[in-house]
Amino acid sequence: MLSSSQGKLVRDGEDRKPVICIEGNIASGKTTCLEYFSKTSNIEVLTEPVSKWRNVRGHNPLALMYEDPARWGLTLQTYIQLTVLDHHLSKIMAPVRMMERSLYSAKYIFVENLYKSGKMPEVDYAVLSEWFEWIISNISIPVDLIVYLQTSPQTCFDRLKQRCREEEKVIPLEYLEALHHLYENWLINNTSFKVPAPVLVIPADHDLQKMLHQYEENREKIFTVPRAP
Ligand SMILES: Nc1ncnc2c1ncn2[C@@H]1O[C@H](COP(=O)(O)OP(=O)(O)O)[C@@H](O)[C@H]1O
Ligand SMILES: Nc1ccn([C@H]2C[C@H](O)[C@@H](COP(=O)(O)O)O2)c(=O)n1
Repeated sequence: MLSSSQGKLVRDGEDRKPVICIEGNIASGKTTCLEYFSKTSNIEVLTEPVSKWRNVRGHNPLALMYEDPARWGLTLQTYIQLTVLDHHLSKIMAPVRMMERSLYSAKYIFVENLYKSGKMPEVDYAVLSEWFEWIISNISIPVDLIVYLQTSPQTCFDRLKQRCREEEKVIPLEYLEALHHLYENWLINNTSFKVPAPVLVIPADHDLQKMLHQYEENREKIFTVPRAP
């Protein structure tokens, strides 16, 4: 249930708890990172609902989008916007929530990339943008910290091949490069869109053992994040 506070809809219920979003390119290691922290007590982890994006009432909008982005980009991104909004608004069951990506990166990275690369018609981009603007103007979507797993596109390309998700076999390196530049301009160079929370950058090209070590080193910084007002 939503109620109104200071002109915005907010989720009813318990006190605001810290929300940490893990951001990064496709196959940068977000799920692996969340899996690691999920073993910590008092933390709730929400991974992206990719299984929903691969099966909505028997349809696979993720596969359709990769097959024909101009036709299906709007369909996929509309559904992603809905499912991610649902995550943001769901009741937080532990003292801290960590979640994979956010409503913000869905728009600022993926929708933007489809449009800028000429694969999304202007009218589809306009409709998604209107939806996004309405949501962030009218609903409180609190994020207290963004953890950015910073990788090279080549690392993601190698990991993507290793993960071997059927729909993603068609992804070329150039696609990951375009997403990388959008992420860097948003979270590092601050030259594109407003960043909704402080950013902690973790270099993420390293092997798994070194990554787990870095997660431990950053644990304190991550979990003592002050709540945004
Ligand atoms: N540091 C790492 N070194 C090598 N492979 C990794 C590392 N982190 C994750 N992987 C592997 O790379 C693939 C993508 O990782 P994943 O966590 O699913 O990425 P994301 O959730 O960001 O898409 C998986 O096969 C995973 O096992
Ligand atoms: N707004 C989004 C979010 C994700 N995707 C795609 C990219 C991947 O193929 C897949 C899952 O991403 P991952 O968690 O592996 O980084 O969903 C998209 O197209 N739009």
